[in-house]
Amino acid sequence: MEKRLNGEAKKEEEPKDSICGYDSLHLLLKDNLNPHHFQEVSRLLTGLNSGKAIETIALPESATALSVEHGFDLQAFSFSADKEQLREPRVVRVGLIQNSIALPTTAHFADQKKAIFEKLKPIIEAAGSSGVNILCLQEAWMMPFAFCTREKRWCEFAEPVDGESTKFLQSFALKYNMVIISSILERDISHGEVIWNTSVVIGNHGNIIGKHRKNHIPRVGDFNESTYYMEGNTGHPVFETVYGKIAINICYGRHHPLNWLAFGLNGAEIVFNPSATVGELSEPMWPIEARNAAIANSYFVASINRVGTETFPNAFTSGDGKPAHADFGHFYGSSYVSAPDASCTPSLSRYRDGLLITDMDLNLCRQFKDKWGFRMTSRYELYADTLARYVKPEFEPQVITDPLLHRKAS
Ligand SMILES: NC(=O)NCCC(=O)O
Repeated sequence: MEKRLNGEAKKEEEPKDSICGYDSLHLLLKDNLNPHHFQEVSRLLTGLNSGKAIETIALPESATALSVEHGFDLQAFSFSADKEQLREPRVVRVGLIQNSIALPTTAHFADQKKAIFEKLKPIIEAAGSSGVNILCLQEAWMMPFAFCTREKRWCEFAEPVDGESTKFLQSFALKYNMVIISSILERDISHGEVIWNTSVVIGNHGNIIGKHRKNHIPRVGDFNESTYYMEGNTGHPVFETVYGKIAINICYGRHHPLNWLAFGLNGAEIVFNPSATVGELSEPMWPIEARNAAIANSYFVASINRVGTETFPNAFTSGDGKPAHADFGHFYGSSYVSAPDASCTPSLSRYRDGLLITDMDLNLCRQFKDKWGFRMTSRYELYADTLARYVKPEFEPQVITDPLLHRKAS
């Protein structure tokens, strides 16, 4: 199932943002370390689940055939939990899809959207035929990530919650008895056509369970998203589905520990992080933040990032004095899943579309709450008090100054 680019052979044509021609860090290490060193490095890098390396799982032939025919990365893993006496295992199969756009950004908008739908069909089919229970797509999967441009014409991609992207996915939800999380640019028709960055949660009966709107909007690099939509007004909802309690922390929200915390306080067992982010800006953060959130909140985190480089018709600047440019940089994919026990899956490809399938026993969440007691030892009342004071204009930081601070050394 693993696919790799051959490091040596690809050297000459290495992409700008490459890791030496390898599809992922995992494959680079696997190819260049002896098996024992690789095992030890993996133990430290990706942790152990129930005392052993995370296991791969076999998928139906129909799914692997689709991945070969359509050239998408397909990987599958399983997290286990200890056997309990009073509860049965609660194993949920989660699928994450990362994809590049399908047509140049200069194509007619309707064609661009339709081409993404067509491109995703076989990947969703592979997920469905593999028995995926909950499927999550990347942030704003139904459009190019045009927010770098500040041009308002891209607002045309926005849709109501029950618009064409939701309708497209509802049929798969029904066909495969799947919950689907679909992150779109939303146009709120009943509130004056206001635009939001929204995840729609489609139930396994094809129904719309609800929506969540992105809480934190980036103002960094070329991520000029505040030009397009407002800070979300839906709080931190947890959606209780037939497969477990799920929540969505959209992209830049992953830099905000309190955002992760609030989903945990509301009882989430899996938090999805549909994202769109580029290498130069955030790649060193990517393997850390979601994993930390999974550990700190005793839940699973499923991280999805888009793939590829999207070039726009008109150049834009980054407000940093450097030359204008027409692309955002490389969206590095690398979708992965983190568990409450600090283990994680290897990442999908940095370059190709992909489907990551992960079985997770949700009993692991409570087992780690019982083991580490992070909720019990959290002292929330201390922080509630600090925060309540901090948000007041008259707040003064609690600083104790050394009375000898300004005395010269003798
Ligand atoms: N889409 C989005 O919020 N991107 C911001 C960049 C980042 O958080 O890495």
